[in-house]
Amino acid sequence: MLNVAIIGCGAIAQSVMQGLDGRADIAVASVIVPADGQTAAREALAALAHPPAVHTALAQAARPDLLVECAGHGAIAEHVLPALEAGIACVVVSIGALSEPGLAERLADAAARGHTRVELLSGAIGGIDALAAGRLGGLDEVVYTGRKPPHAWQGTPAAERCVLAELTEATEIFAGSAREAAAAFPKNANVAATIALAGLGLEATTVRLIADPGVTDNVHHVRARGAFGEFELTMRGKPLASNPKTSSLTVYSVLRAIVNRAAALVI
Ligand SMILES: NC(=O)C1=CN([C@@H]2O[C@H](COP(=O)(O)OP(=O)(O)OC[C@H]3O[C@@H](n4cnc5c(N)ncnc54)[C@H](OP(=O)(O)O)[C@@H]3O)[C@@H](O)[C@H]2O)C=CC1
Ligand SMILES: O=C([O-])CC(=O)C(=O)O
Repeated sequence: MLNVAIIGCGAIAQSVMQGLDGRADIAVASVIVPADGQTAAREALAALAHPPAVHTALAQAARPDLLVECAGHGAIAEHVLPALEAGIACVVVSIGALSEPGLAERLADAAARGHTRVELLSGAIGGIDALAAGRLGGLDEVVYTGRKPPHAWQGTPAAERCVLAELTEATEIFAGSAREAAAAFPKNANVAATIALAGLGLEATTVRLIADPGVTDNVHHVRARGAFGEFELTMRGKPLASNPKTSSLTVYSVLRAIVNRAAALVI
């Protein structure tokens, strides 16, 4: 039985727990949320056949086989780094957090000291295997364009640049490096950071973000060129009803990582 703890109880975490509920080989024993989110989390989880315990931190004595971060940038320093130091394997979905200079190195150092490993999940984007393999031969250019409906950009700097609800045509709301994108759009540019970390790096990866009233899906487009050749990838991700910023594939990416951890043969 794989014993799992999950950080966060929002759109992704709740869908992941629904997907795992009742499995014989995997148990989600605890969920970690901010202190003022405990009551809401208990209510949200009450409908599960096996609701996990809700905590504000991993208990000293708790040793899950896997700690799964589905929370936000702040959760990495708060929960993931100490867990790695304590030897607990972690998977992370808030990849944009690694745009903070030095955080990737701190994660690697903590995992090395704990003799364990931290895995950055592919989340809403595909092709990360090809990009990371292509990097070994040398990449010349990687360009990422993220396109979402205007309402998915509410609460971001895009809302200061235009009246999102009144857009009638596709509007560029950001152009720059993956590092700048991930820092300015922590809930909308994890994919930009993922592509950058797998490929040309946070500075050299070119990012465009677009609010587009003509789409209903979260559309991710990647163009990569290097010694391996080139590829172009378009993903049209269905947003989660509970959070339009987040594509449902992110949930399946987390589920895959957990299920693979419990499986003898993985793909
Ligand atoms: N890699 C990828 O492709 C993608 C990554 N993401 C990222 O995944 C993360 C989760 O997304 P989603 O579920 O949609 O977001 P939600 O906002 O729906 O949920 C986030 C949850 O995490 C909790 N939380 C926030 N900070 C902390 C913390 N420091 N410790 C514990 N819990 C915390 C929140 O609690 P409360 O509500 O009480 O604050 C909430 O329960 C986000 O960082 C998002 O940007 C999303 C889409 C794609
Ligand atoms: O879920 C998505 O479509 C991607 C996303 O929000 C992100 O890159 O942060």
